[in-house]
Amino acid sequence: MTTSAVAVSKVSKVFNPGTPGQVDALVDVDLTIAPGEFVSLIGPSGCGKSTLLRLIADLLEPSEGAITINGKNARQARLDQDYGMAFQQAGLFEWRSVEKNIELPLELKGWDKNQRRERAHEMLELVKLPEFARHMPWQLSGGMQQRIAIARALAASPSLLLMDEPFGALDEMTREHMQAELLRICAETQTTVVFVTHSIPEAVFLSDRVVVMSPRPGRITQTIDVALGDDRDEDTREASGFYDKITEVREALRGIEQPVMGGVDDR
Ligand SMILES: Nc1ncnc2c1ncn2[C@@H]1O[C@H](COP(=O)(O)OP(=O)(O)OP(=O)(O)O)[C@@H](O)[C@H]1O
Repeated sequence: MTTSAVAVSKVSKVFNPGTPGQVDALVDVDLTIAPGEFVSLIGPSGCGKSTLLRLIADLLEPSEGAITINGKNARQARLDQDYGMAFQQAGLFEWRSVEKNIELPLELKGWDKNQRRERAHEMLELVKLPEFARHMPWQLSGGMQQRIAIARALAASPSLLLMDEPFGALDEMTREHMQAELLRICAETQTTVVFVTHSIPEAVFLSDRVVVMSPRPGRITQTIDVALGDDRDEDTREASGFYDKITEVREALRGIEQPVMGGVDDR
């Protein structure tokens, strides 16, 4: 039997337990992700998407339940740097050149200088920005910075990539381009991805499975298999199968109580 890439078992998360500020952020969440699978988490603001991602990354501890990454507990997986992370803000270090940003996780792993440089250049080829190695982050557009952040997240060849709205700050055209790039990179590297988004079309375009969550308390209400095929391209966005899946996800989200501020959009 193949070990799952991520196994979340009966996980609950309560913030500030026993105080007036108690928040039942997640209740009884079960989620198993196979190696190489691309899974998106979608749901209204406050339903616990980021909390679930942070629990998987061992940035938070579950109140109940257990999480394993490649069969290890989440703490060990973090120590072993089994995953890379990318967020809405690219989060590059302004005082480090592009190549030095990409080298950072390799430095932490103790790679020597030549190996690091060689790997950084391979990653720059992968994200199609080889000529920008010596540039500083502020000399790059938002989309280019985001590609560098993905290159950095993937530099140490983690088998798992955790992404929290990584394209949320990008314009629509750049965003669609980045989605296609991410799919290409993940296919080439066989990376498993857990991806948080507010966008239904983004979730449908990228994912093998879309996990729909509801707030108060946060739980998984439905999981939708997408399977648009490995040959997805820009034409896929105009195919009827794409619209059918968007409708399916939208209907799964319908009936979930929407907070006044924020929520899921159709972008
Ligand atoms: N450190 C914390 N302390 C207290 N409450 C928290 C903390 N982090 C998150 N929460 C609460 O937990 C709930 C889930 O938050 P979370 O950020 O996971 O939601 P989300 O689905 O990612 O939301 P959004 O889509 O708006 O980013 C919210 O009610 C939030 O206020």
